[in-house]
Amino acid sequence: MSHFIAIEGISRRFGATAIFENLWLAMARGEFVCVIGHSGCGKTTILNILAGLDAPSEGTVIVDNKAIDGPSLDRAVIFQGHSLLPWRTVLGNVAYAVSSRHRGWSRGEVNAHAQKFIDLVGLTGAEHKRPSELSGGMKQRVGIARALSIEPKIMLMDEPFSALDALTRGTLQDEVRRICTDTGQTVFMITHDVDEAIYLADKVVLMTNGPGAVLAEIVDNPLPKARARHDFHKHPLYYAVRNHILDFLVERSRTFRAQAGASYDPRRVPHITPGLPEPAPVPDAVQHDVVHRRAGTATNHSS
Ligand SMILES: Nc1ncnc2c1ncn2[C@@H]1O[C@H](COP(=O)(O)OP(=O)(O)OP(=O)(O)O)[C@@H](O)[C@H]1O
Repeated sequence: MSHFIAIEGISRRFGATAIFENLWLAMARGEFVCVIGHSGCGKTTILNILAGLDAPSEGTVIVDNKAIDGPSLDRAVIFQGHSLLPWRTVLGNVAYAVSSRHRGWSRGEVNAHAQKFIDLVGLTGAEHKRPSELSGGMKQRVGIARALSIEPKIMLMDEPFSALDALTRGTLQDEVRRICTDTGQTVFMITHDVDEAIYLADKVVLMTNGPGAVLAEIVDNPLPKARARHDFHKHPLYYAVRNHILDFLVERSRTFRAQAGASYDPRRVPHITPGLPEPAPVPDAVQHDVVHRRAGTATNHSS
């Protein structure tokens, strides 16, 4: 089965130090994946490789059946800082991105398209303001509108909400979730916020500590796709998922490699659904494919 995004055996070394090694990860089109791991394990480096801004020391990344060999408008990046052009208005910033995507469009066509995405992120009325006149949350909305306006195949987000106050963060999470769900956007997002990951992600990828970081587990989020901020924490499996991720961050991100030992296969990272009851006994023939874990059930898949 071919995947929309296939990270195939990538490593990244700086000098003699391997930040991470032999990472394999597959993502389906329309999937929202969050990556969690301690500072320095290489999350931003992976995102930069997906963006085409950095290259792996080994391995390759395939997107839509094509190996990444540099930046592309098919992959939009939203950083923590908004990096807007300060001399341009909101409309000017978004229109600049639109015109780089659609070089043949008239100014009217470009502005109409840009306006659609300004409206989508709730900035109607602020089109003619410059970045210095905007709050942090509004600037981040412009960054999101700009990224969405080029209609990328993938959105890459590096802690996009971490610099915002809690209220603005919640509102923007809601909007990004709504937009990505409605448009079937494929998203790869880095976060340090466990609740944010559980609220937004279909899958949460857990990375061990660097250097020499690896992908330890993929947590399949058991919460329904149609979840709401006000009650997602009341889902019966919410605490199992949350505790599993926290337990990983506190303890297992450090010890995982030594404990997993030779049984760790980077090409078959275990999928975990914390809190699900133990499965029925598995016939011997497929027993090797199933791993039982304390916090739930882990099944080895290649995706
Ligand atoms: N250009 C570079 N030259 C040397 N070392 C680098 C370079 N870029 C990143 N590193 C190192 O690689 C490691 C991983 O960095 P990276 O920013 O990818 O981690 P991260 O998991 O995103 O961290 P954080 O959560 O703090 O953002 C760090 O130790 C960093 O110092």
